Amino acid sequence: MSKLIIAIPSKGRLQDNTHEFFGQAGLKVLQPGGARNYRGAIKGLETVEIAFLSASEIARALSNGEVHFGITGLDLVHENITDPENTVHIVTPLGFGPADVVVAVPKAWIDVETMADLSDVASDFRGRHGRRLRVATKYVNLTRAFFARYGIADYRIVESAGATEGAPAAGSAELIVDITTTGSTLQANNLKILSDGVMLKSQAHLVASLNADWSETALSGARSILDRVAAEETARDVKLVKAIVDDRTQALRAVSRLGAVQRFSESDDKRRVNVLCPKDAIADCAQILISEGADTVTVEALDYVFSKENRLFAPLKAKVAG
Ligand SMILES: Nc1ncnc2c1ncn2[C@@H]1O[C@H](COP(=O)(O)OP(=O)(O)OP(=O)(O)O)[C@@H](O)[C@H]1O
Ligand SMILES: O=P(O)(O)OC[C@H]1O[C@H](OP(=O)(O)OP(=O)(O)O)[C@H](O)[C@@H]1O
Ligand SMILES: [Mg+2]
Repeated sequence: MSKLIIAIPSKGRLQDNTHEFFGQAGLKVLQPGGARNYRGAIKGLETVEIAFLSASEIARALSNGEVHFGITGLDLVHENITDPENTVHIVTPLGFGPADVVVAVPKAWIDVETMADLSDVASDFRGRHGRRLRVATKYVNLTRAFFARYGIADYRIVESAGATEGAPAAGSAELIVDITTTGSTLQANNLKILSDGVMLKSQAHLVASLNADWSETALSGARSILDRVAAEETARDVKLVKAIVDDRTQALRAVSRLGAVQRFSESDDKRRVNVLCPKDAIADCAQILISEGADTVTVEALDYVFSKENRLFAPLKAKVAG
């Protein structure tokens, strides 16, 4: 029996949100040996094993198929996985860890606002200084691909593991490529983002490896996890709207235009409406039901909406079940 292995961040800014994400899906991550133990479990799911790794190690583990699922940033997926299209399957974005990978130059470069300007500077720089422009970054692969797209070849990458934004002031590079969320680190270092210099908009994703060993056990573990995740995601987007109307068929037709759907087995009462309605359309839905004869319309938040068809599992299964 080969278990489903899920890699989750053991440190850094994605760690807390990841635990919260599992918690919302009704899954409790157990780390039996305490924070120093790199293997864990999920309460009640015997066929699932947790691997605690750093966010960038997770991207690598997905790439070489050591884990089935991983939670990591899209920036790391694209930086650390050579052919993401054929190596991983993006299951779903998770709504946390937002950050942009950007090209930033010193604010003092007043004539440089775009990648085209940067391209000019790069050519001039070489002529003038007899050496190439230096770009400090840990996103070596993303930078090469992005610069190539703009036809920029006159530069050299200086690999930087941390404090990348300090490189221009320190004199170890002329510009940088790094990740930013609030922009305060760029600001503090007197750097500005080029107007077309956003290389990638990242956030945390649940990612599946296409290189992992997808045994029957692993697939059924994946189904259990994704049932809960999908159920929770759906529940977040809809509310349960209840009312007694004059004519159910007519009322349902009216609210269906808002995307509201009857979800519960028709009761004998031909006047009872039970619809799942997108949360943005709740007020309109209530208004329609009142005009269809309801005295009162009640609206309930739901914890989970499970369904037979799992929109997260089906596409994964299609890719890995060979
Ligand atoms: N403001 C931010 N700065 C950096 N990363 C962010 C930010 N916001 C979200 N992230 C995401 O968090 C990921 C992990 O970054 P973090 O610095 O927390 O990891 P880490 O534990 O230092 O990992 P590693 O040791 O592998 O570098 C990033 O790759 C990115 O996807
Ligand atoms: O736009 P901001 O909100 O200012 O965030 C961006 C900064 O945060 C990250 O560094 P981190 O704190 O992870 O340190 P590290 O470089 O040691 O990983 C990133 O590398 C930037 O330096
Ligand atoms: Mg970091």
